[in-house]
Amino acid sequence: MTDPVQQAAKPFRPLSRRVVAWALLYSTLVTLLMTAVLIGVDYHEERTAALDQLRFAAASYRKSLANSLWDLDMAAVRLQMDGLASFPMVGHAVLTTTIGQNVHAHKRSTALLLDHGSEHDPADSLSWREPLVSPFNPDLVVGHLHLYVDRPAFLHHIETGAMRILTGEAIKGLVLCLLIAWLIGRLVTRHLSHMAAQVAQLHPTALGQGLGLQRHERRHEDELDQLCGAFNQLNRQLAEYIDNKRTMEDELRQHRDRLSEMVGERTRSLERLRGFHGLIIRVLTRFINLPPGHANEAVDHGLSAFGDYFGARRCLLYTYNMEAHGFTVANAWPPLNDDSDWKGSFLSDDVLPRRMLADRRTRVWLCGDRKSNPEDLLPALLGCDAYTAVGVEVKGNTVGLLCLAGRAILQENENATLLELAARVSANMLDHKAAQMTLLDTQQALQKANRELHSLSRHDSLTGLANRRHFDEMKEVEFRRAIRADSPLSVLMVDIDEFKRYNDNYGHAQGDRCLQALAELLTPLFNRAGELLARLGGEEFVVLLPNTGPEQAQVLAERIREATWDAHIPHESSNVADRVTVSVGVACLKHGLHQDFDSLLQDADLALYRAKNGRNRTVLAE
Ligand SMILES: Nc1nc2c(ncn2[C@@H]2O[C@H](COP(=O)(O)OP(=O)(O)OP(=O)(O)O)[C@@H](O)[C@H]2O)c(=O)[nH]1
Repeated sequence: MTDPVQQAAKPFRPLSRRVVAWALLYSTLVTLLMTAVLIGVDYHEERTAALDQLRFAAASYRKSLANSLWDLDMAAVRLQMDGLASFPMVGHAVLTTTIGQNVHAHKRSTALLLDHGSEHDPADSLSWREPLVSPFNPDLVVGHLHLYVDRPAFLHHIETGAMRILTGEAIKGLVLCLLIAWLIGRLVTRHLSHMAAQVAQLHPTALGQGLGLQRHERRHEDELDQLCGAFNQLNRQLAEYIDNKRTMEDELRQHRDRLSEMVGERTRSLERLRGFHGLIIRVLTRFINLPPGHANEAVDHGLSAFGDYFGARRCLLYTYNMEAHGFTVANAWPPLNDDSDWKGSFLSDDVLPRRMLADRRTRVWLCGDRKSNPEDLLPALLGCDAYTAVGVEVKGNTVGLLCLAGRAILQENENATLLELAARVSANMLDHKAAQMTLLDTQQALQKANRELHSLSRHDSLTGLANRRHFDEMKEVEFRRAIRADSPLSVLMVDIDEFKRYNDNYGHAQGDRCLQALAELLTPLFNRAGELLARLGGEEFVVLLPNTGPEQAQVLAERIREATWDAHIPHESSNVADRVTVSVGVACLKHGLHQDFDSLLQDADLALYRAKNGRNRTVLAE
């Protein structure tokens, strides 16, 4: 294909010139052909006319020449032959007699030809042969007359005719060419040039202007009108196409801009969401392996994170209090203190929409500010100009409120989604907190039970004194300590006198009460650190006295005996006295002698045994 740019670079040549050139060539060829044909026709006609003239001349002299020959009048023959030669178209006349004589006559122009050696051919097509017969016998031929056309004259005729034809055809062709050139210039190329100039001024950005031809109004359309119409139609379609394209490009640009904005918004939103997720993870991570008693601290931390994130002045987590018909602050950021400038620690149905309390299954979303709704009491209660509160739901029930004081976040905006997420996390935090509280309660109950169990396992259920197990634990401890520290250690063995008789006399239950009374009596006597009063079983008591030497031990043993005596617990069946009495055996650690506590206890037991001899006595082991 030819490059249009290269085409445009070619030199300009008007279309009319090419048409005229081709028309001229064609006209010349046609003229030549026509001339040749016409010359041929002319030649034939001229030849026929020339032969007619030869025949006419021969006919005119045939009889007289035959008579002259018959008479052998050669002078007359010659004269007549000259006459024949003077005929317009006769160039050469030859008379041939039967006896072999020839008489020639010719014009001067023909003579020139003959002088140059040209011989007439008897069979020449431009000749006429006429036999001459005797005047008396028509069957007797006396000679032949040959007439030849005057060739120069004949050719001159032909030439003249040819020139006339050629000139006429040439003029006709030329005039036709000029006419065609003029018509093409006027009817076609002028308009084409005009159209080309108009098209050259067209631009894709200004296609509205169509093509117009500077022609008179006509009844019929021609190819130029069709070309103009087709171009204008193409122009309109192109303009529409470009308009549509521009509109589509504008729409596309708007879509692209909108898309880019949306992508930007989405990216920012995702960034915010990611940041918020990080925050939630940090908040919830604190609840993993949370030490007991730190749940409130973790919830407070969560609220401070939410408050910071949403730019609130304070962030509160309320829980629904069914008995009080309102919401009570469970956690707050910053922490509540007595001199807080707000009173919103409890939100009752006076300040909250009634539907919240009536139907706690409705999604709760409260948002307001002092300016837009002066009748709203919450801003004043919360000590701020604006607030947002979102219901904290558990299984579709509103169990609490997450309240941002100082920020009014619309339900539709992006923060609202995050705030609802925060509300869900708050529900989770409350859940964790409740679980930990339950766990803490359970732990405390368990500890208490353990303590009780521990106490039970180490105390006598009847008297509340330390039991044998406890005594056994402590005796070893104190014994090792005394050995280590080389310090004194004493043991008192206390036994109620005649207790069998007491039981028998007052009954076993009263015996128990007697044991309890004695325990109460003795307990205040041994409240120094390390001292231990225990009931070993039955009516037998033992006292462990660390850092106590024999004298002090004896004093204490005597105090037991005296205190019992002074208590006046009646014992009518006793052989010792009218009251309950006790015997006490005292043993003190002898370093190097006692290898274990049991040997010391054994000494105390022996001393008691000795004290029983007489009873109501105290005896120190030897
Ligand atoms: N009520 C009551 N009696 C007990 C309890 N444990 C042991 N006894 C009684 O205490 C009595 C102890 O008697 P004995 O060891 O024979 O000694 P006693 O009668 O006190 O005589 P002496 O010790 O020799 O003065 C027995 O009758 C036991 O049944 C108890 O927990 N409650």
